[in-house]
Amino acid sequence: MSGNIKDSVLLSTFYNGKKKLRIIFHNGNIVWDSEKPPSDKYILPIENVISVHYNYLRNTHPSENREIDPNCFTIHYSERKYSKWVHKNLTLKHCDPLQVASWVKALQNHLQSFIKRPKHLLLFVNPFGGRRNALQIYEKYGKHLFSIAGVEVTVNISQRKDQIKDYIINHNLDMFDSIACVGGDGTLSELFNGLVLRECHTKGVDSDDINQNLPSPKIPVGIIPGGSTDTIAYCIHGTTDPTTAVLHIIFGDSLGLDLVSVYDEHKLLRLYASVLSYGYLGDVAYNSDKYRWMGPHRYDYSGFKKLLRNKGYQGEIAIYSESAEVQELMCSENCEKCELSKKNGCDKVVCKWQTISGTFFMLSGANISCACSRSPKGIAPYSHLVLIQVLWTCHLSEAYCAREFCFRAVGGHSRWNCDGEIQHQTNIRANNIVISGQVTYLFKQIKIN
Ligand SMILES: Nc1ncnc2c1ncn2[C@@H]1O[C@H](COP(=O)(O)OP(=O)(O)OP(=O)(O)O)[C@@H](O)[C@H]1O
Repeated sequence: MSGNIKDSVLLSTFYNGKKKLRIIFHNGNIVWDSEKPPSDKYILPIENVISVHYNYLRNTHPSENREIDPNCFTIHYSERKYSKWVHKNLTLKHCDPLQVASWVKALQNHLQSFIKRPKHLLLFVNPFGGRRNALQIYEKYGKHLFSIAGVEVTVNISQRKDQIKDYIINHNLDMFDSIACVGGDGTLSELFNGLVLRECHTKGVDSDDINQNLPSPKIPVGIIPGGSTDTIAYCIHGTTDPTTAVLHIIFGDSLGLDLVSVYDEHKLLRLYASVLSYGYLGDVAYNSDKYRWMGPHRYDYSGFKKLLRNKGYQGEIAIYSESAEVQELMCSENCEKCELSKKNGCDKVVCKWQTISGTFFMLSGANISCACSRSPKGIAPYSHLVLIQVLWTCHLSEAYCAREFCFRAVGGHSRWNCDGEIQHQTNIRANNIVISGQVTYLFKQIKIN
């Protein structure tokens, strides 16, 4: 049997329960329809197949070893339903074991050619974020699917804040081909901050030197939503459905994501992937932490309180931005703008510094649209995943396509909300660290449309 998907043709008739199905495998697609009308043709691209397994014979006694049924096998696959992906399976039976063997072998051979699919996954679980049910999310939506897909999962449940980051910096990760977490934006932030700092240690890069380019870790990262807002997962997957996230990890497709580094006068404070926000959102994040027992509703409660009390925040921002106005074009699958900037490179765009001072309701440097289920368009709907940009929203709701910005608070202070985490240093400098390409690779299959 050739390993080339295009060369293989298999054609057989199988029983699926009492139904007789004509099934053909050709040109990378498994196609089936029933012999008797109504014959609905189903086309399954091999890329959407999770795994192919022999079935087991039914044991007559629980102490007996499970025996393979040579006449029966199951194709596990995934199917897209709007923005979600679901797990499905098709069980096929044939009286000739040789027919079954040739199908199982051929399909398994093709699946082995998908070398980007993870085999050894290190999975961090944050039992503290969101509704505090991250472990249950993994057990309900992840464990079984990973086992069907043959992914060996090493689960690490975090015991304290920053433990995930410290673990990544200090432990040998050679035995893993991918890393993922079950949690919210703060958990993912620990993960990619750890990976970039680990890479700095390995390459001898001083992460506190703002003039140094921070290195990109190459290991792909996955996120299974288990937080409160799950903004990054929503922006990447188009949904916060955990099964969709698990399937994206299993299929191993990834996209690059820019990170922005935030410094004070002396050192690197943190990297962020979604948003850095001062003023209203900074205070909401800070204030809402007291109400964690409310789960995701803490943001509504705190947000309303802070809205009523907001008198504005004074400060001065210097922005290094593109002179052209922000185009009202949303990022989607095969986005034209992203494709163009990939082709032309971002360095060719002309930028200049400008300073704005005044009283602001909120200042947000958004790296992605920051869409979530509460706000499906997000605070920066025209952000692009492949374009280096930071959008500012200030008192006049102005937006800039920026590469870098500095902020200095004047008078009463707020704090920064950095991917949902509090940063108390008010005077900061943020710059997009990835001029040469995206810093981290996230498992994805679709982006929000
Ligand atoms: N075992 C733990 N105990 C306490 N805090 C933890 C633990 N593990 C991780 N953390 C911290 O928990 C915080 C909250 O996690 P996370 O951001 O994932 O959830 P969330 O705030 O509910 O979700 P979101 O950021 O999507 O709104 C983060 O600051 C993370 O560093």
